[in-house]
Amino acid sequence: MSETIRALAHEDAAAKAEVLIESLPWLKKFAGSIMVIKFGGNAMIDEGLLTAFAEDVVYLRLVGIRPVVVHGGGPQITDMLGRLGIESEFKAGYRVTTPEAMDVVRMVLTGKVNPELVDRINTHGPIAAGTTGEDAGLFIGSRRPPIDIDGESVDLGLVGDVVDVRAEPVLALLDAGLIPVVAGIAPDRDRPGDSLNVNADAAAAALATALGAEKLVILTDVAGLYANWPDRDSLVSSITATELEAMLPALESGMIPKMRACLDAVRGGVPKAAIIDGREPHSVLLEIFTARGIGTEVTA
Ligand SMILES: Nc1ncnc2c1ncn2[C@@H]1O[C@H](COP(=O)(O)OP(=O)(O)O)[C@@H](O)[C@H]1O
Ligand SMILES: CC(=O)N[C@@H](CCC(=O)OP(=O)(O)O)C(=O)O
Repeated sequence: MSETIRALAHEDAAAKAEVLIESLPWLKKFAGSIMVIKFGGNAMIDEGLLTAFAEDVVYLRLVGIRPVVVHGGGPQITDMLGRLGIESEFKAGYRVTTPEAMDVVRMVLTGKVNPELVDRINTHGPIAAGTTGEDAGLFIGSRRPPIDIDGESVDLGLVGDVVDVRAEPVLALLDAGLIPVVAGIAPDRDRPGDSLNVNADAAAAALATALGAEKLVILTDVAGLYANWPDRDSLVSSITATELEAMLPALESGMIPKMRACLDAVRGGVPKAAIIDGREPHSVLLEIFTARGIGTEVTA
């Protein structure tokens, strides 16, 4: 080996060691703590991102953190509804959910998206277990009353909010050393036998709060929250709950449930919530194990 090659190899090894050692304070800080990670349906469409996400949660679990995955599946639901000739309509970031659409939401989330994510994680060993808000009474849902959009009352149909969480089933999976993978569907407390479509960001926030999670991490398809959307120079790296609350009424579409979820989690006692770019492979590891973090961080 020439001197130059040897010097380069040495530099490369030193840089790798530096990356590894940068994670040490976070490994100490987060050992044993619960992190709720929301994985959106958009990121699942890309094979490479799905594989990288599975690697990240397995990594977290193997270094002693207790990850809980809550997944969405909006694009997959829209695709299946389209194949059945049913059009999708969103209002204020929520799907207007008819009883017919609800059947499809449940079928796609629990019958397709959830097992696919579980399978992907389990390529690393038998460590992921799929569940839904309907299993073992995990969630109790309540139908969302009509919302006000520009002075007009809009009924979202079978869209629900999680009003209570029985965390025991997820804690039991964690105690068994497993990674719970949760689909956000909730039984309707007022109509036994009916299920409600819960936005996955909101489901993740409710679960993070009930579990006393150390962090809620929400992956999305932008770099984070932009103060003046779509001005790309207005990315917010850190925001307090009070500042976010003031900003919420001006937000648009998909960012509404996401930022509402962060606010609810932080107000519910979760120390930090982060919105990160799920288009970047291994964004979860970068967020948790680097000093800078990435995306937008919401603090109390
Ligand atoms: N202020 C904002 N900052 C960032 N993104 C915003 C903002 N307002 C609206 N958006 C839109 O919200 C989208 C994210 O919401 P959504 O598509 O529902 O995400 P996901 O599929 O990850 O749940 C972004 O791709 C962007 O188009
Ligand atoms: C009420 C509501 O809008 N529910 C969402 C649930 C899935 C979801 O949240 O998926 P993403 O995270 O991939 O957007 C929906 O029906 O699309």
